[in-house]
Amino acid sequence: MGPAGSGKSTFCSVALEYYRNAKRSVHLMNLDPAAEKFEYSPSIDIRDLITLEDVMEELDYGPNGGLLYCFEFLMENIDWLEEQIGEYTDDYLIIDCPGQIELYTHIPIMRKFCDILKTSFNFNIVGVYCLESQFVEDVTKYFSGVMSATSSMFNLELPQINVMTKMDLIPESQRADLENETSPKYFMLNKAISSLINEFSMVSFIPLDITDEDSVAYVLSHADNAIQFGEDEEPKEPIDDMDDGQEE
Ligand SMILES: Nc1nc2c(ncn2[C@@H]2O[C@H](COP(=O)(O)OP(=O)(O)OP(=O)(O)O)[C@@H](O)[C@H]2O)c(=O)[nH]1
Repeated sequence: MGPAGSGKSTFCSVALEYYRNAKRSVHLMNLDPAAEKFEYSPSIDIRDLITLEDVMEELDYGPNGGLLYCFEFLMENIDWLEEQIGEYTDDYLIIDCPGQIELYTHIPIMRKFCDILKTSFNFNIVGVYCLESQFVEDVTKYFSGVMSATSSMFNLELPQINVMTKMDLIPESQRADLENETSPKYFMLNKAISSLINEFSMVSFIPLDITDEDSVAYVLSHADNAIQFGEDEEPKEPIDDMDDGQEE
């Protein structure tokens, strides 16, 4: 789940490839009646039952009303769903959902769909909510993204993982900001530093909120792990040939 363009389909293809490589029996299901193309063709596709384009054309609906119509149509054609899913009830299904977040946050339709998966097919479900990392840079967007993820958790009552997508773009967008602040003679250096951070994951941060005991404990548990890891290592020999006699 997640807003339009947040990286849902990309995440689904990456997850599909990962599970396939791990020799899991896994299938992709497309639940977006307006989807255009996929890196992997889905094993189950709502577009085989109904497409948004047809609904908009034949019933003269707009995109949001049309999408709701498609989902109501799906609910009225549960036998189609049963037939499609029937083959895969012992497998993993990755379900790529539409980008209209009201389906998860306001309208009970996705909840109904999940209930059917649970009760009729005995699936265990986990929700993955994708939020673009660019949202972090704009506090109003960040708040609205977090509120949507939260209301989807409340509404669907599923175990939910919230994923911040497109993290690789953060250094690039920061570089663009940096270039507004620095003279052009530093542009090459900015680029080199941002690709160093990006490509080698040189540095990562653990979030700390000192007003939250759990957060403090979490940071300290990382510190403990690091100490223990250090203790397990053999003591390092001093590297003599690095010593060229100069004072550091
Ligand atoms: N750089 C980068 N681009 C990404 C990443 N994930 C997705 N994208 C790009 O972001 C765009 C949107 O990604 P999609 O996976 O189609 O997003 P979506 O949420 O499925 O979009 P809708 O189906 O329109 O709701 C595409 O151009 C992707 O290539 C990522 O981790 N890094």
